[in-house]
Amino acid sequence: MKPDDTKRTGLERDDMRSVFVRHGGWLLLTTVLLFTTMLAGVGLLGLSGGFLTGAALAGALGAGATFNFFSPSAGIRGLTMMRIVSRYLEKLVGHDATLRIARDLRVWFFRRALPLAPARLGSSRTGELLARLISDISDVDGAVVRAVGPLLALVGIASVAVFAAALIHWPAALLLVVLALLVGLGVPVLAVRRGDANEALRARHRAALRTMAYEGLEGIADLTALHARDAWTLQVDAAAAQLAGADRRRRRRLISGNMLHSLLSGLGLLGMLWLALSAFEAGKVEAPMAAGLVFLTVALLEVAAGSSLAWQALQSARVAAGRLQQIVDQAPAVSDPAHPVAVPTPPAVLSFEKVVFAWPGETRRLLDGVDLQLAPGERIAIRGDSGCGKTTLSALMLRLWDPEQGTIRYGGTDLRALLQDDWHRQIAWLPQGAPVFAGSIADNLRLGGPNASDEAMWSVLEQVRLQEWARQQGGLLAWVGENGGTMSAGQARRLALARALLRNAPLMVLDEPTEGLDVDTAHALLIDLAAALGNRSLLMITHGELPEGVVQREYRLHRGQLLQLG
Ligand SMILES: Nc1ncnc2c1ncn2[C@@H]1O[C@H](COP(=O)(O)OP(=O)(O)OP(=O)(O)O)[C@@H](O)[C@H]1O
Repeated sequence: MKPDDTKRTGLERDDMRSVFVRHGGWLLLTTVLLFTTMLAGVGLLGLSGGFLTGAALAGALGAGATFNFFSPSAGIRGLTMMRIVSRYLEKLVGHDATLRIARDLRVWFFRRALPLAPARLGSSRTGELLARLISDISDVDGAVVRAVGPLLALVGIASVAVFAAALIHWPAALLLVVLALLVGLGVPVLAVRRGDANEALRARHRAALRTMAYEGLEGIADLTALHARDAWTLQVDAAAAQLAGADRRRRRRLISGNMLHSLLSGLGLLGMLWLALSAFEAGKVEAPMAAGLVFLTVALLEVAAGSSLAWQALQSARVAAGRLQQIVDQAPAVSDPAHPVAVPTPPAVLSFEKVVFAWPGETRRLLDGVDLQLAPGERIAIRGDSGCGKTTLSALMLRLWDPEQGTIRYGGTDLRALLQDDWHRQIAWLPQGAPVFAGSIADNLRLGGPNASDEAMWSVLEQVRLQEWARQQGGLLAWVGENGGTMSAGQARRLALARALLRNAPLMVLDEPTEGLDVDTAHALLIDLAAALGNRSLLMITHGELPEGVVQREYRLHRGQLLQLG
């Protein structure tokens, strides 16, 4: 099933748990292998202890000839092999399952988070999102293999050990129950108690450090020019120190838990020694069995030593899962209708009808009863003071947000009745600050037209007057660097415009298409653009002067109202 099918059919739940359920078989196998490895270890120590004691006693009593060496030594060899093989398989299967879960969790997070962009994700810093995508997911992906699996296996081992001890001497079984509860549950729970707050703090510090490092690298040129690099480095150091502090507190908890574990283990072992000796002296238990009880206790305590780490891993996973859930649980700013209708067949009229809009939490109405009609093939420009709401108007047209009042229609159909994906296919959008992606010229252009031929790409490059530059770079496969690092601002803008032009959509929304260009190039480009658009409609946001004939009408957005100019 493709990822999107899940959403469409609704047959499968699309939550974090479903990712683990999908790999349930492998996780179960890992837990069984963990259990087998532990069981082999405990059995090995118990059996060898009993065997050595029995052999020593047989020697001392001169009964060496009748002592059965063969069965226990075969058992020891068997258990040794079993432990080696199951540990190898456990690592193999466990790592494989963890990597698959990490992959699926990232895909799940992307799938759930992407519909929130840009409206909801816009308020999260990129570094913060990266921290969640990488660090939090790596805390969650091993939740079963590092935490739940070992703890379940430990419960299994403790049960088997208690059962075996009960067969030999029931008070010893009782002591094992108490010990298992103390070292497997009591101590680790005490160690992680009230650790949630530190885990949450640690995750926040980790995200802060990543954000600072990311933003520092992104803005290194500005920081250098402003002589602000040292100050920035100091801030990064402070963030790193805070993270190290939280890490230290986490380690200290673990060490305290381990110390308590060792103390209780010593006491428990002494108790078992006393119980076993008393039972032997009272003739209730034979010497090898008494020794077996002591070694069984040693083995169980050794296995339980990892429980604090497992509990801590569980705690980290829980906190990290909460952070991921926090992002994906946000309600999208706009959602698809339960019963969508088909997009009216273009060409059709786009109309704003008494549209009112204020940003959430703001009282100022940026759009206060906007009426606008854009007929097929019509080209209009919208002007206005900086911050008056021009880009906001285009965001509503793209249905990144819905109007508070009023309606936007296409061919008479309210945009809210359409599927967002269907509607976006009707629009080619050039936003302010459109990015140039790391890749070749062709890679960037194909984002606008995935199946575009080389000819089509050269043709749009010519329209935006980048043909010559592209040839000088070596053609469509020339690398443009991250964020268009090898291009001037004007060239980057034109490449983004070419990408929008390649998109064969009936509506074009261009926000400051000629930003960064000299007046002559900008005018020539706009004239070519108008000719190239054919029967496509254009809504252009601009501050600059437009040559005659580029648009048929111009508006000014002022105090929430659209006023026609000229
Ligand atoms: N996502 C957002 N959340 C809250 N407020 C926003 C958001 N985007 C824009 N604004 C606010 O809305 C107002 C209008 O912004 P908008 O980008 O629409 O202006 P504009 O007319 O396009 O400006 P410019 O010509 O400078 O690009 C500004 O005050 C801005 O702070």
